[in-house]
Amino acid sequence: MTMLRAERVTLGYAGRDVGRAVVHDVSLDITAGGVGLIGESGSGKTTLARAFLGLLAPISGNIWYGDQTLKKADMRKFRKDVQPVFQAEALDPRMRVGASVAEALPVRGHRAARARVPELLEQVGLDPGLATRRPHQLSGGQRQRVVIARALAAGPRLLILDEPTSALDVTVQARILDLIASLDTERLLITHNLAVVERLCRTSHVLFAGRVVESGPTRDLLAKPAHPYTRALRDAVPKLGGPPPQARGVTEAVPAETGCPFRLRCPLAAPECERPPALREVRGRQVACHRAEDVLVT
Ligand SMILES: Nc1ncnc2c1ncn2[C@@H]1O[C@H](COP(=O)(O)OP(=O)(O)OP(=O)(O)O)[C@@H](O)[C@H]1O
Repeated sequence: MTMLRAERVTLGYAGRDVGRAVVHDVSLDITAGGVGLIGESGSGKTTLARAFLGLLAPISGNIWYGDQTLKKADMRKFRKDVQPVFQAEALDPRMRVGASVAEALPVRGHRAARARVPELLEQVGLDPGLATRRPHQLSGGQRQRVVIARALAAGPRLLILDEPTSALDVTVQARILDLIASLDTERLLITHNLAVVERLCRTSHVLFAGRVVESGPTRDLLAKPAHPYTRALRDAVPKLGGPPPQARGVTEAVPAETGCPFRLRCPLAAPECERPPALREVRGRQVACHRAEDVLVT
C-alpha cells in the first residue's frame, strides 16, 4: 500500500480565499523508487510538501497516511515515519552538531540513545569527532549531512526533501545526492533541478501554477515530454558550451478556470486551449494538455 497519498488536494494560506488557492486539486501517490516534484519557483512545490508533512491542512481533499486521513492519524507514529530534510540554514546556529542530532532522537537522554549520535554521523559520512562543532564551523556539504542525520534519527520510512542540494556547489551536490541515493528510505524530492530528479526519482510530477500538468516515469518525461511546459523546463537546462536559454513570451500563468493556465506561454496554444484541459492518459503518463499528441511528435 502507498504510505502517503494526496487525493484531490487544494491548498492555500490563511488570509487568502479559496479562489486564491495556490495548489489546485492535486492527486498523487508517493510510490516506491522516489517521487519528484518539479516546477519553477512559485508553482506550489513547497506548499504541497507542507501538506504531506501535516503542516498545512487542505482547503479540500485529503492527505492519506496508509488507510487514514492525516486529520485522524496517530501523529506520533506519523512524525516518526515521515521526516523533512530542508536546507542546512534551518540548523540552530547555537547548538553543537551532536546535540542537534540527539535532539531529533525519539528517546533522548539515555546512554543507548546518545550512542546513536556517532552512528548517525557516520551513516551520513561525517567524522563523529565533528559532534562538538557548531554549524558555522562546518562546510555547507557537512551541514547538509547533519540535516540528513537529524532526519534519519527518528528511523523514518519516508524523507521529504525540499531542494536538499541547491545551496551547494556542484561537486558537493553530487556527493550529497550519492548519500541520499544510498539511504534505505522512500523519498519525495522537491527541486527545479531536472538532473537531480532523473538521478533520484523513478516517478515525477510537473507542477505549473499549482496544478499537476504532467506525471509519469521520470526518464520518459524528460526524454519525450508530452506537455509543452515540461519540454520548456527540460530545454531551459543550460547545455555546456551551448547558448544560454532564451526567455520567450509571457511569463505569468493565466487563471485555469478560463482555460489552460500555460496557454499564454505556450508555443502550441490553439483555440481549444481556452477550455481547461483535464489530466488524461497519453502513452503511459498523465498529461493535462489538449495538444499532448502534437507535443510528442514535434
Ligand atoms: N506562508 C505563505 N503565505 C502566503 N502565501 C504563501 C506562503 N508560502 C508560499 N506562498 C505562496 O504560495 C505560492 C506557492 O509557493 P511555494 O513556496 O509552494 O512554491 P515553490 O514551487 O515551492 O517555489 P520555490 O521553488 O521558489 O520554493 C506562491 O504564490 C507563494 O507566494
